[in-house]
Amino acid sequence: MNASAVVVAAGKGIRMGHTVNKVYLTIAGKPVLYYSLKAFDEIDWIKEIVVVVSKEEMEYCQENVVKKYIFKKPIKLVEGGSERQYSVYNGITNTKEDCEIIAIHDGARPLVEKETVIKALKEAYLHKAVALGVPVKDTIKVVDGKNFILNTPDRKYLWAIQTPQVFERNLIIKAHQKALEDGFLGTDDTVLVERLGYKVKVVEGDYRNIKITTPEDLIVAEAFLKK
Ligand SMILES: Nc1ccn([C@@H]2O[C@H](COP(=O)(O)OP(=O)(O)OP(=O)(O)O)[C@@H](O)[C@H]2O)c(=O)n1
Ligand SMILES: C[C@](O)(CO)[C@H](O)COP(=O)(O)O
Repeated sequence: MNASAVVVAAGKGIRMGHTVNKVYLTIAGKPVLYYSLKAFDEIDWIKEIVVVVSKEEMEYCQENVVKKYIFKKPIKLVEGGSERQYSVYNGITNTKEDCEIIAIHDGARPLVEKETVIKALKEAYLHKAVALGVPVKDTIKVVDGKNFILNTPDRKYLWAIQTPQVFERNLIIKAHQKALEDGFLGTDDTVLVERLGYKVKVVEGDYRNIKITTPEDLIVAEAFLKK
């Protein structure tokens, strides 16, 4: 398999409330982004890693992540956009044209494991579009604008979606271009493929693959890493 990884790290980390972008905060002495790249770096099928960073942080990332740690794969830094979706688009269009499969991952998900990524890559080869996810543990309610419950979806059909999300290269580029044309902004990449009428397979991931979003997530991530 000839695959590329696109890791998006160009956010602002506003919910973290820190002056430094959360992907450069450290867990057990190393930046969050280092861990998010590591699983991909260890997989033979992945031939390159494209990291999407903000223009202002390009040099910082190069010095403090790419050069500082040893990666086996070529790492290319490209500029991000004002929304995650635009950052992803810049990443996927900067992958090598001969790659068949692209794995898109949040730089803010440092606990993803190599075996889980391999499982997603294999499924993407079969189904063209997959997302990692885990069954939700809570009961989910749909509420109105005043917080009154409208309905309670059956939990057995509800999954919390994570990254990586893995796609055939041509399909995900087409899906992003269509979303751009339509002015559609989604909160993940599979929704753009769903809009094209394709079936997306959810592959069971791991509850530990959390997204570092608010300060307590760093404590949880460090505890998982120490295990
Ligand atoms: N314009 C953006 C926004 C987000 N991301 C990346 O997308 C991932 C998931 O986004 P999120 O957790 O929302 O990160 P931030 O946008 O940084 O966080 P916040 O919404 O709290 O500002 C992160 O790795 C983030 O760096 C990105 O590359 N470009
Ligand atoms: C793509 C994603 O990680 C799926 O869970 C998530 O939607 C991105 O996070 P955001 O907070 O919506 O940017």
